[in-house]
Amino acid sequence: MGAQVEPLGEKEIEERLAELPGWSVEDDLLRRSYHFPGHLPAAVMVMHIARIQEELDHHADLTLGYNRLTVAVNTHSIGGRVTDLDFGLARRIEEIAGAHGAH
Ligand SMILES: C[C@H](O)[C@H](O)[C@H]1CNC2=NC(N)=NC(=O)C2=N1
Repeated sequence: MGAQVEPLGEKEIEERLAELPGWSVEDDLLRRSYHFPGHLPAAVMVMHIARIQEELDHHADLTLGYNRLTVAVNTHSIGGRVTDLDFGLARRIEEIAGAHGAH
């Protein structure tokens, strides 16, 4: 059960974060907050992320506020560490963010 993935080391995490402005790793969670022009665009992006998550079989914690959405993810199957699965999801989310008015 679960993906055979390894936790990333500090240097590997730094290399990957350098390609993902706005994202950070803290307490073994890869995270970013997005801001939106209003509530509905933020909520629509939640649904779009949900579709991507089902496609990848990898799921973040999504916290929806009024005009803010926070994404936080690590890999449960190896005990909650940051892996390439998390960065893969983050890159996919970045690809769609602009189209939802997120910044
Ligand atoms: C059975 C299913 O593949 C696993 O439970 C998947 C689902 N989504 C997941 N999401 C995350 N973030 N970590 C996981 O280990 C994980 N495992």
